[in-house]
Amino acid sequence: MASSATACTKPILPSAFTVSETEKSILCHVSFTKPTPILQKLSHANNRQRVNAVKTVEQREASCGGARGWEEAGEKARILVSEKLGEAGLRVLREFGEVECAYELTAEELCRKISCCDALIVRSGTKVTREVLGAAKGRLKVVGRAGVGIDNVDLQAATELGCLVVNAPTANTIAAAEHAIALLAAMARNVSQADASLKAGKWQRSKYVGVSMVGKTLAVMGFGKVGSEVARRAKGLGMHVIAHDPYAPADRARAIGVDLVSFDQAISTADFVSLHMPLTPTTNKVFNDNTFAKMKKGVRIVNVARGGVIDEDALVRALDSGIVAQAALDVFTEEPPSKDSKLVQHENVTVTPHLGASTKEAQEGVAIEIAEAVLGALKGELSATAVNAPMVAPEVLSELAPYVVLAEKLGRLAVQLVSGGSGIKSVKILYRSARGPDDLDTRLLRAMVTKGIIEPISNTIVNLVNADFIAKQKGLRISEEKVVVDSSPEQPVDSIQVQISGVESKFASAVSESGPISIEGKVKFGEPHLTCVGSFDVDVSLEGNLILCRQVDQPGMIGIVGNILGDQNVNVSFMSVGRTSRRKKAIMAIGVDEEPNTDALDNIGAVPAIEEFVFLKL
Ligand SMILES: NC(=O)C1=CN([C@@H]2O[C@H](COP(=O)(O)OP(=O)(O)OC[C@H]3O[C@@H](n4cnc5c(N)ncnc54)[C@H](O)[C@@H]3O)[C@@H](O)[C@H]2O)C=CC1
Ligand SMILES: O=C(O)C(=O)COP(=O)(O)O
Repeated sequence: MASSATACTKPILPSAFTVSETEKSILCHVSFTKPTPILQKLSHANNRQRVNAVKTVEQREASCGGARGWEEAGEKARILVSEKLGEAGLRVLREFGEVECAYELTAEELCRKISCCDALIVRSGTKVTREVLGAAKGRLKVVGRAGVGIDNVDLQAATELGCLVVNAPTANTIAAAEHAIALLAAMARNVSQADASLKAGKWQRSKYVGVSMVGKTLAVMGFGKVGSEVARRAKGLGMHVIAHDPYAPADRARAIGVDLVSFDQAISTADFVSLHMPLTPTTNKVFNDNTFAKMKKGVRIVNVARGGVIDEDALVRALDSGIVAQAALDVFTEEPPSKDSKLVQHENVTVTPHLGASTKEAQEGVAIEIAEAVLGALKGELSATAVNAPMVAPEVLSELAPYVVLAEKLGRLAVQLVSGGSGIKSVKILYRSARGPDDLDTRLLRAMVTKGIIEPISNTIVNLVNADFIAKQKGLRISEEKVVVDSSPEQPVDSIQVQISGVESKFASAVSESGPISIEGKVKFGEPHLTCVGSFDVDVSLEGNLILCRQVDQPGMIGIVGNILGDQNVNVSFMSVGRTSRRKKAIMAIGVDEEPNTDALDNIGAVPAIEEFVFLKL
């Protein structure tokens, strides 16, 4: 067996094997990875370096950046709140972390501050762009949107960078619905125009004759939380309510006495149209010259959703031509809109400065909702309001916790069995379980296998948020198969097998008869165990480091290897032998607490009966 040295600061490969750059990266990386709680691994960037204590804010900002975090630095989590947040939420945050409220930051200021922050809390006024997320350089773990609409956060960039985005989707629903109704009524009765006129000393009763709402048709566009509350209230005002929402269940609409109709039907029959859909690429400027042309002449429009769903120039044209009699707008494409905006200045337009969520009650509720979501994320919990990560029910999460550890360790082991230089393209994860495929949520497990495979061979931080994206980006096809087996239904999973195909292994025995590198593990007594390597059954607890040897099955092998390790003061934590048949080939799996030095590994390699071996870090 040939010998070589690694360029790692810690020697960790047996001298028997040549070391590729990939392998060096695996081993250097692995040796610096600090164990973190399971769930923190899921949602946190892995911070690998310690940061020195710094004194002033300026010094700290200058020294921040890189994937450094509060846990590694022994500091409190740093939470930047960039827009006004209710006091109750701030109190919750302050109990946990160091909170900085800095409002009206420029993009540059935000980019500078963000590199020192573990969490950022925004409302609708802060643009969380790719630049901002990138400037965090891996430290930012969570963006909390204190409200519903997340169109001001670049979700794609956040996902790519493994940054969790959470929102507060429920606390401002009623406030927004009430504001829509307020605008509807104010518009119908010219309240704001009449108010301004009277304050200007005029008494114009005939000019401000309004229209009644009772008996009129209201089209609610977007029948979600706010839309359905608006519908409920409008029904109370005696309006006939119809709604358009391609994704809303008809029975929910029926329960409120609302007919779900097509887009065209909604806009062509309505006297009033109230917008409650999110701003997405599909809804962007969905109200434009074409759609206004289909509306009933004299229609009245309320927008408490997002300015961007309306082509504002087209709305001005529709107002001028009389197609739209009046509009009441809380939201604008650009906020604040320019002072000379024709739309804002239009005499038939009533405006408010994005006040939909601005009631005391809603703001306190939103602040608490987002504070709890952000703290949960910082603590490594999966959030029920995650926008860019799968939501996993707490009971599923606790049940899967030991399997999550197993999945990552199997991924980490499997990748170390691949010969350096051969790119990994195809990974298959096979779950054996007593439960039917639909009863087993494997998203977490897949993410952890992905993390285990990718992190050791790249600088990319992988977590539940970005696992699928990163795998795709690296050209890694991860397929899954769930096989129902006769095992305890109490256990969500009986075993997990990770197969890597189309690559060579540096430990030939790890290649199964069917071709791929294959290792399998189980959870036993709550701990992850390796139970199969290639075609060999083993049974070792997955902790510390592992030496796998293939040898001729003969007496004394355990003693020989044990003595070599003992001579170098390396403690063997467990040992297991699996064999194909008696006195033929056997695999010895040896768990070691310490890292054997090169001499120890050389000596193992020199034992004549040992045909191949590999040292693996878990
Ligand atoms: N002005 C303000 O202060 C506030 C504004 N909002 C805005 O209101 C929007 C709705 O909020 P929620 O009701 O809480 O959200 P939601 O997610 O409960 O409801 C949105 C509904 O829009 C539907 N939708 C999606 N695409 C659609 C399309 N192309 N056409 C019709 N419907 C479509 C969805 O299926 C969903 O039912 C938010 O996205 C936010 O932008 C929300 C709160 C306060
Ligand atoms: O929750 C939403 O979507 C809102 O539009 C509320 O925005 P705000 O938090 O008041 O800036």
